[in-house]
Amino acid sequence: MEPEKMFMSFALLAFLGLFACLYNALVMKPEKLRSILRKQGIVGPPPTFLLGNIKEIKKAQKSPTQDATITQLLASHNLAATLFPFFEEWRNKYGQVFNFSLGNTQILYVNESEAVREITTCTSLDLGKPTYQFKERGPLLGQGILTSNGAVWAHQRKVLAPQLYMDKVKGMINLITESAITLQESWKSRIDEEGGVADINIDEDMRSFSGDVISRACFGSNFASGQVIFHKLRDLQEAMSRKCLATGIPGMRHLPTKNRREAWRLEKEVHNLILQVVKQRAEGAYENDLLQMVLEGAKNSDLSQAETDRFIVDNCKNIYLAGYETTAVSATWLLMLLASNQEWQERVRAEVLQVCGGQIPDADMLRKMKQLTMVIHESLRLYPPVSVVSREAFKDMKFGGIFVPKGVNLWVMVLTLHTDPEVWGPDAYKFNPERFANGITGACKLPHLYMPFGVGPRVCLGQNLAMIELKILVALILSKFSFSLSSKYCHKPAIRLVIEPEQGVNLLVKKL
Ligand code: HEM
Repeated sequence: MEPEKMFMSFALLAFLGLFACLYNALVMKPEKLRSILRKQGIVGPPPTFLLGNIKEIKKAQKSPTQDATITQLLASHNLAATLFPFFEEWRNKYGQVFNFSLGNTQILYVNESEAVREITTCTSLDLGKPTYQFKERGPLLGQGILTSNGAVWAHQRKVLAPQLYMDKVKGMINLITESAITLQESWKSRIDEEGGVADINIDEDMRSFSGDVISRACFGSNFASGQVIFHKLRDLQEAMSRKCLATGIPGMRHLPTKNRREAWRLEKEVHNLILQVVKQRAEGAYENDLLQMVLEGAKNSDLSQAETDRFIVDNCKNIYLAGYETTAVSATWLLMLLASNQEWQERVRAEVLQVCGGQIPDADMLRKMKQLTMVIHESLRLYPPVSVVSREAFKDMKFGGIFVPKGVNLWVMVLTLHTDPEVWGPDAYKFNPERFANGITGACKLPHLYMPFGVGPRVCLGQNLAMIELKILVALILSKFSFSLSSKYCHKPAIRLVIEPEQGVNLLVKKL
């Protein structure tokens, strides 16, 4: 055969092969999964070609203009209806378990109690890859992020998890207190400068606090370098999600070239900075921080040098990504709720003053502050930063009588479960910390449905750290200041990487 003809035949074959692969991935496979679900009576909104149900989701997420007053808006915290109206509609139409599509990915939305219990507590390693909420958030900060790298995940659970328990890391309370005192001092000077009452946008302050704690916990005495690294990670996260158009179709995620270049530059900088700290560390003394645990983990493995570097960098990035924004936004919502519920603000302040008696809280005092714990639980119930717990079935499995074929993603909507009147009673949308007076089991009929930190084998590694951070921060703020909502505050929860106030939270703060 002539070379040109041969080339043409190869090209044609390659094209047909590619077409067949794409057709299978985009059309055949999703349809097969849908049909298996359909046979069990599980249906859902009809998907459009290639996009699935992305268009409906995007349309519904354009935040509505609000005419109601803040008082009216805060009388009922039905976030699920505001942020995910399409889920409410689909649930009413198709039931507690339904199927929808994000591009070619098949999602099984599960709201049925027994199936939720089985999914979240499943210990099978085949079921464990978190899938990202809505793909437009963009590819996160490189590989290995959010535990998609098996080695990083296993290491985090085995080695880092015990370190994140407070009794193991005694110094943790001190470092959190130092960060909270820095914030206290800056508010004091702002109040003096503004003549007794300061109108403070607290979002950045909460981020600084959370970033400060995580930099100290992770990088110990290399705290200053840690802060630079985490600032760059934040820029990287922003560069990655900014104007990132994703259709859900494989290969069709588009990040503008300028952003991509910026992301690459930042990624490289972060990588080098972390390894620079590691190098300094190798020459210096042993430290009791998370980086040290990561380094020990790397030393005890048989990874190559390049893999070791990747392992260290990914672990540090993971800690930042999982622990920074979540804690910051939880603190922001918590203060917003206390500002709009003066009675609870006073109740918790009275408890703080009585238990701590003007001292910096220690572990024992933190345990004793029951009202404070109740308020935090209630705030995380109504405003859970992570709204979906998701998993991917890596093999055919069965949950609560539902056969789930390999490749299907399971979504448990934390937000909906947290405010279901059937579970929490008729005041489910109201801020009422009293419901937690007898703990989580006393607060609702099915306690396994309360999951701000997830549940089961993939439960949040930093939940103890986060709870202590929130307790110390709020205790220190309440012991020095009183605050109410500023007229600048506009109640518009929005879904980004976490659920956050779209226009921030402004508080009027004065000294006690
Ligand atoms: C209020 C603050 C926080 C909230 C609401 C939160 C929530 C969550 C949730 C819902 C998950 C997923 C659980 C699942 O899929 O079942 C998670 C995972 C995780 N969190 Fe947190 N988190 C917080 C703070 C932190 C902090 C401070 C750290 C670390 C310093 C941290 C580290 C992690 C890690 C490493 C994972 C992945 C665990 C795994 O996949 O095995 N989190 N978190």
